[in-house]
Amino acid sequence: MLSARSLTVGHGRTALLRDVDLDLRPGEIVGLTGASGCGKTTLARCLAGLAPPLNGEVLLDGLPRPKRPDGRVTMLFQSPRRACDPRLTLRRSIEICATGPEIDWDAWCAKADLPVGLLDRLPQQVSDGQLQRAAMVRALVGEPGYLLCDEMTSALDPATTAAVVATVRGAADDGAGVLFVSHDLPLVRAFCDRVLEIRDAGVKPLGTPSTRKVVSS
Ligand SMILES: Nc1ncnc2c1ncn2[C@@H]1O[C@H](COP(=O)(O)OP(=O)(O)OP(=O)(O)O)[C@@H](O)[C@H]1O
Repeated sequence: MLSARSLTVGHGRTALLRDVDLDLRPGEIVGLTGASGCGKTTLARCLAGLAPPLNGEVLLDGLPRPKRPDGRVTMLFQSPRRACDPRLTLRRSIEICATGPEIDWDAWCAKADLPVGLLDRLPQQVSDGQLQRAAMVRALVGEPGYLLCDEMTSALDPATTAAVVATVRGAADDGAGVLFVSHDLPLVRAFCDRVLEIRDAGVKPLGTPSTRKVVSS
């Protein structure tokens, strides 16, 4: 379980969120929504180990998570171009993140709805949506325990969003805990097992979709 305990996050001396307690369990998808600028990305980055907390701690299976990011918690960003090395083909970018010796390219590409023929292109030779799907494969071949998705569908068309969301659901079904940050409330309500909202500098339950199991935060 990935947990925040009395976590305060922000920038410099400015706290955005205070005393956040949050549990992300294996196999569940938790939506996180809130007004622009309220601190969703800042919180996700802290949970991923990409930024230190101002106070409190992040625990991984009950133990303080390593100070440096490791493969157990992976973050996917709104813009995959920022996270991709422009000198590497999609195939190479994915290969260097894989945990196993062999990658079943056909299976992964089918899972992410990514044409196999694009694998030997550079990032600048594919569209944003195609690159986002490749970024997702790259994150998942590392078999992370937790996947933190930050607005990863906001620049995608409905069909690509559906493909991405299905792949994320597949990762959760395989046991990953997913934090899905998004402004798209209908999508988050339909897709997530529970939804949290940033309000009054804290993280609160937004409500639980009736078709999903009830899990407390
Ligand atoms: N590196 C930084 N240094 C100082 N302030 C920052 C930094 N990054 C973000 N901020 C500020 O922190 C606040 C929260 O930013 P953050 O990106 O976490 O919000 P968000 O909820 O993800 O917003 P959005 O929904 O618009 O993506 C904003 O006011 C932003 O300007």
